[in-house]
Amino acid sequence: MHDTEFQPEASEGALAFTGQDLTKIYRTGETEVAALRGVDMSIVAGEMLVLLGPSGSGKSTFLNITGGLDRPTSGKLFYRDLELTALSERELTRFRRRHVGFIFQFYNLIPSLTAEENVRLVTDIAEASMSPAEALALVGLEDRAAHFPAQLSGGEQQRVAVARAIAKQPAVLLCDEPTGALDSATGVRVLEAIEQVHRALGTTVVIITHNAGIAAMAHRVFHFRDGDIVRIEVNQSPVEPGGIQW
Ligand SMILES: Nc1ncnc2c1ncn2[C@@H]1O[C@H](COP(=O)(O)OP(=O)(O)OP(=O)(O)O)[C@@H](O)[C@H]1O
Repeated sequence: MHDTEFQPEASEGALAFTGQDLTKIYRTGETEVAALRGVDMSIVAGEMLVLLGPSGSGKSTFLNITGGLDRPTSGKLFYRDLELTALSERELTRFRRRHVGFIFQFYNLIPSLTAEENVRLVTDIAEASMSPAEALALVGLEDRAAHFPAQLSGGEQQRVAVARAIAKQPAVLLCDEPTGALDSATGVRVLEAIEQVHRALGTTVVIITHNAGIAAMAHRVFHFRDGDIVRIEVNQSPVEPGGIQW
């Protein structure tokens, strides 16, 4: 890996996100926590980006702000040429619904709905969505559509969550510890599903992980420490999820 800028050939370095001097201060009573301390960054459209760093270094805060779930305390954030930090709540919600899919450590599926129905919750309200069957096929679960979450393994449930996140064909997929609750073999299947979506749809993917091995599948790695990106690694030859040293 080298510390140079990643330039994917297809997009000629078109930027999905640009952030300038982003700060986030959480205030709880008298206490202030500076979760982000002046982050400058850009995320290239179509790249696979991994965020590494110690607990509390600001990764989730960064991801949530990037996806419009939260706002920085100061600084500017753009999605392409749309300034997210200038949007109203309503406009920010619209941005998020239209462009961003989220995956979290715990799958957050609705237990009383089948896999297909869980995905349909999204496809029924999204504009440019694929069918639930197509989304489940993309993550290799076409034969589990009628199963309820309790009838699926943890990895399969997470793949349903991936199908649900990508069914609306978002340009951006943000994943916070997507394999945190899974063993290595199952985690690899989930990463393969994410990689498959990345390749099939050209989705910009950002993955937070505590597993440094997962960084091998990224084009770039942002290393976080104390609320800032302290190092950017560029990986000229990302590996397939199956080749990750867990
Ligand atoms: N809602 C909140 N209110 C107050 N402080 C918060 C809140 N969310 C996060 N923090 C604090 O901000 C800092 C950064 O948290 P963040 O969750 O972004 O780190 P992280 O790198 O994702 O950590 P982890 O790897 O443990 O998930 C931490 O000190 C955390 O305690």
